[in-house]
Amino acid sequence: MDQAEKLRELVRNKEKNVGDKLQYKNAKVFAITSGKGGVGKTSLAVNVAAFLSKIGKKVLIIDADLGLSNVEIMLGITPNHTIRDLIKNNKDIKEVITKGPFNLDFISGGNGFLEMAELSDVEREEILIKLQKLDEEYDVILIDTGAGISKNVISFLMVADEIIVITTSEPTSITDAYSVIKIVKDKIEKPDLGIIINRVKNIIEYKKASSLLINTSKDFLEMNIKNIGFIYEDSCVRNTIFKKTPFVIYYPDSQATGCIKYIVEKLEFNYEEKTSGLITKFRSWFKNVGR
Ligand SMILES: Nc1ncnc2c1ncn2[C@@H]1O[C@H](COP(=O)(O)OP(=O)(O)OP(=O)(O)O)[C@@H](O)[C@H]1O
Repeated sequence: MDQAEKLRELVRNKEKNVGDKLQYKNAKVFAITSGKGGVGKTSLAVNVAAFLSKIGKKVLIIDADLGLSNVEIMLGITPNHTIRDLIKNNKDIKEVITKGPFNLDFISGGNGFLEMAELSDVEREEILIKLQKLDEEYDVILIDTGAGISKNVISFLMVADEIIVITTSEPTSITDAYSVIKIVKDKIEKPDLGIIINRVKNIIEYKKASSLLINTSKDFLEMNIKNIGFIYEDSCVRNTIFKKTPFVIYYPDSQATGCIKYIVEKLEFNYEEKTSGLITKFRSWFKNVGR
């Protein structure tokens, strides 16, 4: 079965226990998702991408928040094409890549098109199959999904090697993150899942949020969820929009940049040897955090 056929089967199959995960030969594919909107998915994607690019990796960001794309705003560039052109104008995937600043490539999800939020299964499948062509071109592909749960979001999660759920320390943001995790568990066989808590004011708040996340459900501890880290509440993050530059580049010594560096290490991207033993699963993490 070739890659496209395997992907078709995977995407069509909505039930657990059937699809094995798509294996990429080259690129490591991360999908960044959340329960609530506005919790920091795009800030994370753009800055992790910029950090990886700075250390010499070939990185692509896919803005899969279809119809509400923000990556171009953070990078201060107008894309010539968007994901919409893949399906509405039958463009090839390579034609819709925008060469951004800081050696970053991205694909815009387009802005202001309701039809992008209402794609048919066939259109969605077409996008995912076309994305396969990029496997050889990049070391890392970061997919910035929309918030919440929709068919669009689930499709992109299905083709990721690892799913990163980002939440703030707000209780409702945490319970929504947990709902997303539950749905992912339901739809995807043995997903690789990691959590990031964003906009943390101090370590005490981080520990409280972690405990709440773990206490949200008894079966949480049974899940193999990686604690990837946290990001401080930091005005540098907001300034990304005004400076049109990722904060890891504009503010290399900021607290938030330190957090991104740590997160990149935890993502194990070509850091396997350096970080082996560092990866914390929630179970052991919880012991340290305490109830
Ligand atoms: N750690 C942080 N400190 C300060 N501000 C932050 C932090 N993280 C995100 N923000 C701010 O929160 C807002 C939303 O962030 P962002 O656009 O990255 O979220 P999102 O999850 O991608 O949103 P959407 O769901 O709308 O796509 C932005 O103004 C951003 O600057």
